[in-house]
Amino acid sequence: MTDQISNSPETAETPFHTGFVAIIGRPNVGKSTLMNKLIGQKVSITSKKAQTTRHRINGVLTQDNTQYIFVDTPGFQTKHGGALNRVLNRNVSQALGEVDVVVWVIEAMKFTPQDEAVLKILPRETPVILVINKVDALEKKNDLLPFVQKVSGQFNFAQIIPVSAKNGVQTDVLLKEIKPYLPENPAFFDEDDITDRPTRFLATEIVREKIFRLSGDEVPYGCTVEIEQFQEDGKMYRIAAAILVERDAHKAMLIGKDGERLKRIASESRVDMERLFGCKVFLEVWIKVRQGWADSESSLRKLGYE
Ligand SMILES: Nc1nc2c(ncn2[C@@H]2O[C@H](COP(=O)(O)OP(=O)(O)OP(=O)(O)O)[C@@H](O)[C@H]2O)c(=O)[nH]1
Repeated sequence: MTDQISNSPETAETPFHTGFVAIIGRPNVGKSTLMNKLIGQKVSITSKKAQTTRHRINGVLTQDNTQYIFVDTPGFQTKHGGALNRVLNRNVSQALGEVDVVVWVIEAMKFTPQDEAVLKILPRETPVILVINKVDALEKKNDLLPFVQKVSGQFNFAQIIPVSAKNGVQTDVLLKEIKPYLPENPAFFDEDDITDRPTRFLATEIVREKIFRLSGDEVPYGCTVEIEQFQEDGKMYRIAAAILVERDAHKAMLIGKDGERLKRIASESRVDMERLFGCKVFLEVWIKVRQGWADSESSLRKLGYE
């Protein structure tokens, strides 16, 4: 395993952003074509879907200090329009509220009853970017503007971007527009990794990120996180994470005055995990002093640093 936490002290000046993007829309508007264009070869992640409860990770793109994690949302995975209408309900709306940005794809000059159905379940609290696809197929380019004006009145869109997914026209603009909505987070996936990392690993990354963020310059050298328990218990995850440090002084520093710092590390980690995994998380975090662990070969192996 490579050490790839992104907001380590060396890179603290250039914050990294990682977040979840749902591409939605009725069948045949070009969602898959768009995603293929956006993430290129990396789309092969689809062969091994990461398990989060509500979303499946479809593809990951890492560029310019940003990691875009594209997810499938239940209700938009079907090729059958009838089924789409049946499943468009409040659950879908809720699931959409859990990503950082929703990209809604429609087709230029077409606004069908199925598009209307999607419009009705757009989340209110999450930014929605409207993508008008297939502009290359327009017979009269002048028709586009009145169409854009008409749809723009339907919802408070964060942006409206005409694209041709097939020809890759304006797809880079779309990425630029998504970027500001992704929160400051370390990368959840290795840059060149096209397969997903286990949920467990994501859990360690979240705790590590909180340690770095809440310890500022004091962050103890050689501190690492080990997940000691990761259990699904009904609809919740029970997770126990140990922070390994080298000295008692480091332990005291991470615990903080009256245990405040450790409490914050744990509670902020839990909130992020619940958001990422889409379910309740019971999280215990404690600190262990493991003198000289960094020199011990078996410890290193156990922690995946080989
Ligand atoms: N002319 C044109 N055709 C496009 C464009 N993007 C997609 N298409 C075509 O539209 C059709 C549907 O594209 P998909 O990417 O499969 O659409 P989808 O929304 O993923 O469809 P479902 O999987 O059914 O939900 C395909 O024949 C694509 O080649 C575009 O920008 N221009």
